[in-house]
Amino acid sequence: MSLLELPINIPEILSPYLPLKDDLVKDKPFVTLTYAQSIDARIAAQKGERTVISHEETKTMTHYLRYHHDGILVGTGTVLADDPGLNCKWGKNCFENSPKPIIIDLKQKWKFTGSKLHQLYLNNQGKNPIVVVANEPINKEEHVEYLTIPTTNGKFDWGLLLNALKTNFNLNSIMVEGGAVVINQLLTESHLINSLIVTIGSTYLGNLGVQVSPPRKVLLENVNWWRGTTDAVMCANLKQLK
Ligand SMILES: NC(=O)C1=CN([C@@H]2O[C@H](COP(=O)(O)OP(=O)(O)OC[C@H]3O[C@@H](n4cnc5c(N)ncnc54)[C@H](O)[C@@H]3O)[C@@H](O)[C@H]2O)C=CC1
Ligand SMILES: Nc1nc(O)c(N)c(N[C@@H]2O[C@H](COP(=O)(O)O)[C@@H](O)[C@H]2O)n1
Repeated sequence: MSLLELPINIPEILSPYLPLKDDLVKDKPFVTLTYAQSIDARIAAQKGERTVISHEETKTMTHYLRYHHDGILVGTGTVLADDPGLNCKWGKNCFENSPKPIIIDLKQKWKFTGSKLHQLYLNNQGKNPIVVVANEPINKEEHVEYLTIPTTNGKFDWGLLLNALKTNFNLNSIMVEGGAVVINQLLTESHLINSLIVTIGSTYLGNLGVQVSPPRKVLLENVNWWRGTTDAVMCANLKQLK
């Protein structure tokens, strides 16, 4: 399905929150946290359920953001629930400008073969993924690039991962789309996050929904809002802890 036109004032609102050429010289990628939530801070109606929250015009904004980033990162929960495309359908040479999918799948639960990502890659409409794993896989899937990350008690260091994505794969900007486990962790790593762009849909999803709520208070600064037909978009920076 084709996208709606990008609302005319979106580029101007988003511009201070997008990666710049200067970021090329830093030792970590520019990282944008971005997702769509209901008024009650749910990103899905229940665990494992793909849920439409955004209006079509803010969906176009998501593809505009994809156009401006080198990589797009999601957790296993998201790929298993949504079977997402993660490609870019907005802009000139959009498929070539699609971000590189990065899947956090430490225990290798997800299969590229047969997925929507696979189909898009075979049709030259999206890139092949990097799968982040805890151990070198015994059976490697064709066209998948693996990044093995050291873990302690099943956890890894986000700074180390981002640095490896920049150094090993030349990804200078990464948008993180979800899901809740990934977002809740990264909201508390303010030193790693450059921008936060949240779409708020005019709906409640209820208390069975998958919630974005970090384990502690997170302060925002340089806040700006865009208002659309049914959604609002909040752009901000995370206040750095002293
Ligand atoms: N509305 C929106 O914008 C979005 C909604 N979603 C929704 O979110 C739901 C999925 O969210 P979640 O279940 O929270 O899954 P998730 O996508 O955050 O993945 C969580 C899993 O990723 C792995 N993982 C992530 N960080 C890790 C770490 N630091 N160490 C070890 N393993 C780690 C673990 O296996 C963990 O269980 C789906 O229903 C999906 O539809 C997902 C993305 C965006
Ligand atoms: N912007 C936005 N609005 C919603 O309502 C959503 N549910 C999501 N979900 C994210 O988009 C991914 C699906 O991408 P494709 O359209 O398949 O390329 C999904 O996995 C979530 O990351 N986003």
